[in-house]
Amino acid sequence: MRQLLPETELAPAAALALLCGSAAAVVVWKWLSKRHIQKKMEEARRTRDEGVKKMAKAVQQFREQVPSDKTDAILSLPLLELAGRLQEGSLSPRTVLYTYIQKALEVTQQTNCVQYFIPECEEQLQEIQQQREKGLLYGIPVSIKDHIGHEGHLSTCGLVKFLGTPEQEDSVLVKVLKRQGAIPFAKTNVPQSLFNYDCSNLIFGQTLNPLNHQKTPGGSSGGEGALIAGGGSLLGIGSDVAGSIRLPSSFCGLCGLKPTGFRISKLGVISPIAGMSSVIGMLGPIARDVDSLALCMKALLCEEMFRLDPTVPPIPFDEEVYTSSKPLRIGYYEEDGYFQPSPSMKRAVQQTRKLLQEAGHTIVPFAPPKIDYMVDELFTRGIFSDGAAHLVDSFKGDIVDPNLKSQFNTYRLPALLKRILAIILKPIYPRIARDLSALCGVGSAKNLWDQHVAVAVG
Ligand SMILES: CCCCCCCC/C=C\CCCCCCCC(=O)NCCS(=O)(=O)O
Repeated sequence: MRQLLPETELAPAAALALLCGSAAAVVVWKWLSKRHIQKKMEEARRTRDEGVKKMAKAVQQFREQVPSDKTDAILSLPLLELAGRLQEGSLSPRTVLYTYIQKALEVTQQTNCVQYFIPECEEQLQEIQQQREKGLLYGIPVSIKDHIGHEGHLSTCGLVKFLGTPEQEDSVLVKVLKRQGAIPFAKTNVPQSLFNYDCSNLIFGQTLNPLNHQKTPGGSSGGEGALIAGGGSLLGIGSDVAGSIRLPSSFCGLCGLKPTGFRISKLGVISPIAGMSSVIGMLGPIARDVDSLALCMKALLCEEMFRLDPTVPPIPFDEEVYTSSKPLRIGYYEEDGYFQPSPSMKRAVQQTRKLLQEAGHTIVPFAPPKIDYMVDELFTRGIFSDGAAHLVDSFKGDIVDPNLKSQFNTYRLPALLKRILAIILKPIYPRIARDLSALCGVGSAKNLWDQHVAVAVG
């Protein structure tokens, strides 16, 4: 053996120097990459701040031309009334737009809910004057969640990897909104990766709940929740695979709808888990009342959407069902047997049940079937069917937000370790054990197909 080794032996001092040198190189390399990431983040924030200043200036110029004492009256109009006033011409789209931008500037200063304002909204104002017919959302300012593509703007998911390349084209959703006369004017903040129920990322920071700054607005459509609840927008588009429209709506006292899967086109919308198809995420509206959600759905489910994305089933909004006063048979539950509702949630369900009964509907209590299996095996294992590999990959070249750290560290544990921990924790923390097992994913393409069948047939 000795004969095989090189003749010159490394002196201990030289070995130590080599070791220290390597360690120092690693430290410097890490520091440099962190600095590089921080520079990208700073640049994104600088662009955001410049945009905010430009918008504030545009509002100021508008106010110099059109001083108004009607601001509060406009801001307090429900969407349907505002839409009516715009249609009949008693309010101008420009006045409404600048009134909302002014309020949005104020709300984002307090809650940090807007990532970018969209200066092209001025062009859209001109555009809607040229449209032959006034669309259903004629002149309505609409805010959109960060990852919904708008030409010339970044879609980031709060991740550094998506900084740098602005969208080349509007997403189908934005095209349809514009076709219906809406004016997208702001992109709103999200948690890093969209996989969190808070609303913070290291690029744009933490969004606060306008109703109580000590609280989160929820996530992942938290910027939408905060902006709308603060009064800076009256219609926003969020997205939801596991509560991301429903939670911010609930935390901010708003109404939100996660439509059925595939109902709205997601072309031009980015996601760190784009190939995941076991649980279907959807875009959907957030607003102050249910009628606003219905108007938005009516506007989106139109020929233009079906033409631009033929994978969307061409089924328009069913006005007859929505406006019918025929008694319905409605199922409900107060507890699903898995997640514990807060007392206020239970109370809201009870009050709704009572109101529906008084309106003549038949109310039937039911228990969601096989709930543990549904949540652990179909939902959690479905979302993480790749063992969280894509999600973890999307953090490459990034710094993990402290709010997400424990979650992220769990995702990236090797599958074997997750399995061993699941076995150890099972007797004391059975739920965490089942989560850890689900986070291992499905293991093979064969199992993935089986899981898709299980999702389809229950
Ligand atoms: C000690 C830490 C234990 C961590 C256990 C982790 C268990 C994880 C189980 C479930 C977490 C699921 C979180 C999913 C959040 C998704 C929110 C959402 O709906 N995002 C929208 C994504 S969309 O693509 O835009 O629809």
